Amino acid sequence: MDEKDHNEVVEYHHHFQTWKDCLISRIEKPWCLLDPFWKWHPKFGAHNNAVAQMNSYAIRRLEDYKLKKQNPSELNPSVGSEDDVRVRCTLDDLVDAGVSDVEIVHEINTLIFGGHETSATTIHFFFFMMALHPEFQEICRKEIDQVFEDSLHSQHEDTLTFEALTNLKYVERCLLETMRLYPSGFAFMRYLKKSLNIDYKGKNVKVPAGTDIIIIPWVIHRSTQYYQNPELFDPDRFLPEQSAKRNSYSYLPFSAGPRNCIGQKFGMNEMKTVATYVLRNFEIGTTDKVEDVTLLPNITLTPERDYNFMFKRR
Ligand code: HEM
Repeated sequence: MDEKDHNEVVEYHHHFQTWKDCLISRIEKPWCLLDPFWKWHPKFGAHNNAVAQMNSYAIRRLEDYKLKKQNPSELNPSVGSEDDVRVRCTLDDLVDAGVSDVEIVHEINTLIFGGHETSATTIHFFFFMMALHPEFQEICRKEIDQVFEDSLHSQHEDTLTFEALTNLKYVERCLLETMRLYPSGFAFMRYLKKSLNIDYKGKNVKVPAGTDIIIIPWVIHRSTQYYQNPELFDPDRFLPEQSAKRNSYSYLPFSAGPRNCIGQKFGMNEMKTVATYVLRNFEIGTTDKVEDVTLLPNITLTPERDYNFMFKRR
C-alpha cells in the first residue's frame, strides 16, 4: 500500500467513525430515526458528509476496477498480482450477477464496515487478554515459534504460510475465548417471519410473527447455563471435545444462520496473522485491569479508551 492509499484508508476510517457516532446519536433518541426529525439534528450535516465521502471512496474503487478491466497492463504494471486477482474476483462476481453500480457501492461499504472494525477491536481485546494472562501468552508464543521452525525448510524465515495458520490451534483458542468475553457484534436483530414458542422462566410463551427480536451474544456468552465461571478467561473451553458438549447456539461471535458473517474465516486468519507477528517479536504487558476501561455498546463493542500496553522486544 503506498502513501496515497494509506491516507485514503485513514480518511475512510475517520468518516466511518463520524457516521457511527451520528448513528449512535440517532439510536439514543429513536425519534431521530425518522427523517423529518433527524434533519433538524446538529449532526445531520456531518452524517451526510461522512456518507458522501465513504460512498465516493467506494465509487473510486469501482471505477479503478472498471479501468483495470479495460486495460489491465497500462493502468497498473503489477496487475495480475495476488491482490489484484482477489479484488477483481469479488467485483467480477457482483458484475456477472447483474448487480447495479449503486448496489455494488453498498456492497463495498458493507464489506469495509463489516470487515475492519470488528477484527481490529477483537485483536485489541486479544492483546489485552494476553497481557493479563502471561501464562497463556507464553503458550501462544511457543506455538508460534514452533510453527516458524517447522516451515523453515520450505519458506523464508519470516513468512507465515497459510498452512502454518491452520496449525496455530492454541492461538485460535485464545482468539475464540476473547470473542466469547468480548464479542464485537455484541447484539444483532432478526425479524420473525414465523411465530416462535419459547420457554421463558418455565412458561411457554408465543412470540408472534412480525416481531423484531434482539439476540445478545454478550449475555449468552456469559451465561452460567453454558459456561462454568463465565467471567474467567479459559482458552481450553474451545478444545474440540469441550465445544462439542455445548449447544451450538451458545457461541455466536459471528452470528448464525444464513445471514451470519461471510468474513469469519478471513477475519480469523487476519487476526491470527497479526497475533503471530506481534507475539513472535514482543512480550505484552499492561497497567490496566478489566474494570479500568468501560465498554460501550457503540454498534460494535468498543472500549471507552485504548488499553495501555507495554511492549518488550524479545
Ligand atoms: C472478528 C472479526 C469479525 C466479527 C466478530 C464479525 C461479526 C459479524 C456478525 C456478528 C455478523 C452478523 C450480524 C447480524 O447477524 O446482523 C457479521 C456479518 C457480516 N460480516 Fe462479519 N465479522 C468479522 C469479520 C468480518 C470480515 C473480515 C468481513 C469481510 C471481509 C466481514 C463481513 C461481514 C458481512 C458482509 C456481513 C453481513 C452478512 C449478511 O448480512 O449476509 N466480517 N459479522
